[in-house]
Amino acid sequence: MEANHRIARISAHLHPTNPQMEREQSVLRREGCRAKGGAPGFKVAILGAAGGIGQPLAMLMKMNPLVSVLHLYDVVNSPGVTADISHMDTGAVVRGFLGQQQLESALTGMDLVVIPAGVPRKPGMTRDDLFNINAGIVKTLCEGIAKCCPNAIVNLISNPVNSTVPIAAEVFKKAGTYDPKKLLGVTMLDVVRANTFVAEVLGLDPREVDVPVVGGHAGVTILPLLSQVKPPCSFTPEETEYLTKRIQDGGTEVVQAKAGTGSATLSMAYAAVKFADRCLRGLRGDAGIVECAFVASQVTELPFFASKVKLGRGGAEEVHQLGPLNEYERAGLEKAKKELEASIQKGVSFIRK
Ligand SMILES: NC(=O)C1=CN([C@@H]2O[C@H](COP(=O)(O)OP(=O)(O)OC[C@H]3O[C@@H](n4cnc5c(N)ncnc54)[C@H](O)[C@@H]3O)[C@@H](O)[C@H]2O)C=CC1
Ligand SMILES: O=C([O-])CC(=O)C(=O)O
Repeated sequence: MEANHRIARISAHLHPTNPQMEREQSVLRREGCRAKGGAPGFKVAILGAAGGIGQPLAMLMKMNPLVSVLHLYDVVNSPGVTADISHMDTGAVVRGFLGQQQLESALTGMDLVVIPAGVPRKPGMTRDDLFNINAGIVKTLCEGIAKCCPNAIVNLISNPVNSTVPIAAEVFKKAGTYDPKKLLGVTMLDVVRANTFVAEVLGLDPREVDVPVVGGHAGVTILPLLSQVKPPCSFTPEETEYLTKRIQDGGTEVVQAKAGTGSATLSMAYAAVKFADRCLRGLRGDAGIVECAFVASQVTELPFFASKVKLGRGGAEEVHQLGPLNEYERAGLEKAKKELEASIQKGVSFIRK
């Protein structure tokens, strides 16, 4: 008898003749379901979730067992992405938020906010050419974070990272919520690329390779430390030149291959989830979590710099020194610092002006 009722209900749900009838006939609706979420885990928001990076990033975050709640925010298309991702049978509860008026709801209570919102490059552009549009987007989103989840860890992906991280810091300072340990510019894709390209040259599995990449996230500011590769190895001058250039130009390689349709999205989503997962493990209190990120730093005379950081309950709890550099890397560091200084200043001035 009960089974007949259930079939009648399902049939009404599958073959509604009109929405009114559907409402009357389908006894069990989503609001009536028993699941309310609340499994142990972290609450994560993605801002720019409907974009080229945002969509695969949302999918991969939904697969992460450390995530209990996933908020997907964008100014377009987030309802569709949310409906789609929410059907995946993994633990995280997914909610969608559309447009500026829903930003605060998207952010309230979040432990980690990942930001891939903003325009990508087209061939012939530098990352700095994105500044005029993306600076304002990052400013608005960070004002929301300062108001609604000031203690959240922020993973900032939007370019130019060398300027958007200083922008975010200035917004948080203005709001009185700035915790330098909790603001991390995502440079993980540089490390992911470096591991891949170095593994190719050495004939190793990329999963066995660890290349520190320091400095920043644009052109010569991307400084792979090939003298510190693990497992220990050595390179000829030609290999060093080839690898350094390929890692620095990795983004441009993808922009050119995509021929006007955007920049790295899939490898970036992979890198962002890898990095976010490490941040969540740190938040959980796991020991020994160390990754490269662009953070407030005293490693050089610049106020921000990418290097290895120890991730813990408080975010980037320790910023590691660069370690011994060879002559090639020392020359690269000088070039990187010169460009970085200008990019950082540009970000700071955007808010202080
Ligand atoms: N840090 C890194 O290593 C990398 C950074 N990027 C950067 O990530 C950013 C996003 O790239 P894609 O996803 O390919 O671009 P996309 O254009 O495909 O997606 C961007 C998304 O941001 C959304 N958006 C725009 N304004 C917004 C706002 N005010 N609030 C919320 N969302 C907003 C758009 O609606 C769109 O869905 C670009 O700035 C790109 O340069 C890209 C690859 C690597
Ligand atoms: O190159 C770009 O514009 C996107 C990016 O940051 C990367 O792929 O590293």
